[in-house]
Amino acid sequence: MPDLILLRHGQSDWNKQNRFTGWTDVDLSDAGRSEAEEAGRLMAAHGFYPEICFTSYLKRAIRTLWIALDGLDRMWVPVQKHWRLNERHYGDLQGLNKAEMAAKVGEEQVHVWRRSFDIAPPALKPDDPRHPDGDPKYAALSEQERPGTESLKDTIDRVLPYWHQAVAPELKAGRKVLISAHGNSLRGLVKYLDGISDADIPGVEIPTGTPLAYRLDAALSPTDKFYLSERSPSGIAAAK
Ligand SMILES: O=C(O)[C@H](O)COP(=O)(O)O
Repeated sequence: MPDLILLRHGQSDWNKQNRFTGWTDVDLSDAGRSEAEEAGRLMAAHGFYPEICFTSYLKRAIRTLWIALDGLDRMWVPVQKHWRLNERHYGDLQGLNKAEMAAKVGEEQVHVWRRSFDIAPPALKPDDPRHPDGDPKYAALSEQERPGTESLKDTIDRVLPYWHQAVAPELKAGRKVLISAHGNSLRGLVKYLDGISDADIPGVEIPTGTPLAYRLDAALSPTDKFYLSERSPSGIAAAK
């Protein structure tokens, strides 16, 4: 039985359109909703019933969590939302089509923006309507906390304090935890949990809507890791 499940949101409308999304608050596509339903079914089949859930401030992750929890008949489970679990901020690329950008600036440059560890895309100016400064979701954040762009390293630097402060204590208390978040905030967590090097993290991809399970020891080091879809449920699923 997993202790922790990391769930990247289901396909969003902008995933479908192949657009850089980042902190843009785009909803799930119909396929993304189906992926979230399947994620709930898989968790039930494996007997994984979360006792506390964490998600970002972005509706594609929140809705994925709602749909999965509905499938588990666990909509009552406590949910903590935090901006620190948001997708990596994609700066001035947000809204642009990834293939069109590759045709314009080259595949290599787009790969650097998407997968390099510490290179951030061009930053948004604070008066840009896409900048978090103008978004009420982020009104309580300090100016330094509201990014105009982020590298994966920047993303990890704001995700990990939340992991240590909010998530780790729940796992240490023995509670089953589900985190519904984003490709790059979850790549950051996976890098930390699995001790993946800066050089190797560009090769790590996390698919949408596919629950990634961890078993953890008392120090929260992984003892097992697998996608639920890749392993058949062992024994009888735990009673609801
Ligand atoms: O923000 C985005 O565009 C996606 O959620 C993640 O995109 P990536 O795979 O290009 O990092």
